[in-house]
Amino acid sequence: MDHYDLVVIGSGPAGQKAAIAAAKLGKRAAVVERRDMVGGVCINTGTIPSKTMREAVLYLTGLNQRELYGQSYRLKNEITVADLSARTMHVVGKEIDVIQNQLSRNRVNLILGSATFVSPHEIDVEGASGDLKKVTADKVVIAVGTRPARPSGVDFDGATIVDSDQILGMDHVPPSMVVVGAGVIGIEYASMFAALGTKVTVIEKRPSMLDFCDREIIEALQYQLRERGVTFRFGESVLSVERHPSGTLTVLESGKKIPADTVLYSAGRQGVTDELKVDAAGLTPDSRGRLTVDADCRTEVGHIYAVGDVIGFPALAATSMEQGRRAAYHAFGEPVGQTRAELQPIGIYSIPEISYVGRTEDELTKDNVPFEVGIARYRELARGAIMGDSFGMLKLLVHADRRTLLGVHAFGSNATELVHIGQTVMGCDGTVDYLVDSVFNYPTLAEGYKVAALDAVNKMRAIERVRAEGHSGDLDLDVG
Ligand SMILES: Cc1cc2nc3c(=O)[nH]c(=O)nc-3n(C[C@H](O)[C@H](O)[C@H](O)COP(=O)(O)OP(=O)(O)OC[C@H]3O[C@@H](n4cnc5c(N)ncnc54)[C@H](O)[C@@H]3O)c2cc1C
Ligand SMILES: NC(=O)c1ccc[n+]([C@@H]2O[C@H](COP(=O)([O-])OP(=O)(O)OC[C@H]3O[C@@H](n4cnc5c(N)ncnc54)[C@H](O)[C@@H]3O)[C@@H](O)[C@H]2O)c1
Repeated sequence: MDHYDLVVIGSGPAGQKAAIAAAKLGKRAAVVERRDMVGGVCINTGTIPSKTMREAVLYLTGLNQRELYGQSYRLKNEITVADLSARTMHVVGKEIDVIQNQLSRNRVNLILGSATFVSPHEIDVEGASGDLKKVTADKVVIAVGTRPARPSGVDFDGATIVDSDQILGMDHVPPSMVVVGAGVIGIEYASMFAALGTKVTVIEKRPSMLDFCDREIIEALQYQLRERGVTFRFGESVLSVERHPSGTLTVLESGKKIPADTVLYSAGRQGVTDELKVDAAGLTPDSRGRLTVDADCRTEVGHIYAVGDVIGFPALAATSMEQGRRAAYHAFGEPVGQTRAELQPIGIYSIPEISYVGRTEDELTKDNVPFEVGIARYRELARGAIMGDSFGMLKLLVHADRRTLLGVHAFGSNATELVHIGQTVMGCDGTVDYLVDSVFNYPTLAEGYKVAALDAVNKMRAIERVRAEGHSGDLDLDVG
């Protein structure tokens, strides 16, 4: 039986960073992974393949060049699954290699097999051929992630009715597709398939989509997707999905039936704690397989931590990595700085992409926080014209009295990169005046920060002027 300072279960972003952080502190660490490949959902079926496919779609369809070269511009007319998967496999292979190398050069032991708890400090690892290895550890980090939620009434076959783990294995680009669930996964794939020319219908039981984002930006995204032939059915729930020889029929509770070649079911994910026998460690997952942790990612069993998607919101690769690092530092008494949850950025790789940090207009209004809005439209930025992006925008929400940034919302090319300038200014409690007085490279999209800041400041000055004129008017009246 091997003994470790730390055993991490799961080699996704959360597990990798926990193990490497422990190794950097001089601890003996191991990662248990049940797949034959490291990297988790992030590298193998989720983030990296979907983001690489998106790049391939944008490149091959020539979508982002059409403003410049005409609406018929395409790099390739018949785009096949092979065209898309070639790039995906290349990037996934490279990323797996990077992770394996990082683990081995940090002397993290990779144990392939499925982990189950025997007791709070003891773990069995069953290899693919049934061989059993026993390990013990002073500290344990659970980073087992999630799998797509699969309702019992839907017969997933991996070809015509698929979840987000299966979609990359489809053998053709379907002419039509129903996407169930307008969450981040549903909207990202709806964007990609619509760009490929698939006729997409999105079904969402809520009255709107992505309602945590800025409303104006979601309206702009919906407009762009409708322009590409996407139909939205909000406030509709799926009753069943039927598979027929000539295609699928998605039956809604309202009685509507929607025919399509393929159905993508992307209606949430479920923690994979069931096979881990967490009860043997003294833990109880919730109904969606998730574990509860404190601010240091510690479960109710003191030496066991849980990180990444298995602890629920926000369930991002970005946050998972940070939780892994923090858990390992906490486990071995290493000081770790404060996280500022309000500075957590969100990036949605729809086409066009969305990103934001901080608060939305609706949230600020609800809380009676006085704010001003400054907007820069890409069509008025030289870089926007050069890139052929006329619809993008950058929106700053500025505190009306303190002049600090309360939120940054970006839509269009490079939005997910651009947001980090605003995040940094917010992190340093910078004001809109800092942006007004800064000089940005020209021509860049970053220049949008200055344009939007000037817009906000001009509006604030207009209010001041009305106020000042109002006062002098009052004075006149008094004197008279
Ligand atoms: C389609 C899609 C797109 C996404 N896009 C983005 C994005 O653009 N940006 C972003 O930040 N996030 C994105 N995400 C979310 C991101 O992928 C996850 O937040 C991240 O992968 C979670 O990391 P994790 O380490 O918690 O778990 P995972 O990546 O799920 O890894 C868990 C690992 O644990 C292993 N495991 C499970 N049980 C056991 C066991 N009993 N024994 C041994 N090993 C076990 C699994 O095999 C797996 O390898 C996306 C997700 C999906 C599905
Ligand atoms: N860019 C990114 O950061 C990124 C990309 C993809 C995924 N992710 C992560 O993956 C996680 C899972 O994403 P998701 O989109 O699967 O889940 P989700 O829970 O965010 O969205 C699922 C949507 O499906 C709807 N829905 C559920 N059942 C339905 C039904 N029967 N009929 C119609 N609609 C139904 C829900 O109302 C919800 O809006 C998210 O938490 C997200 O953080 C992140």
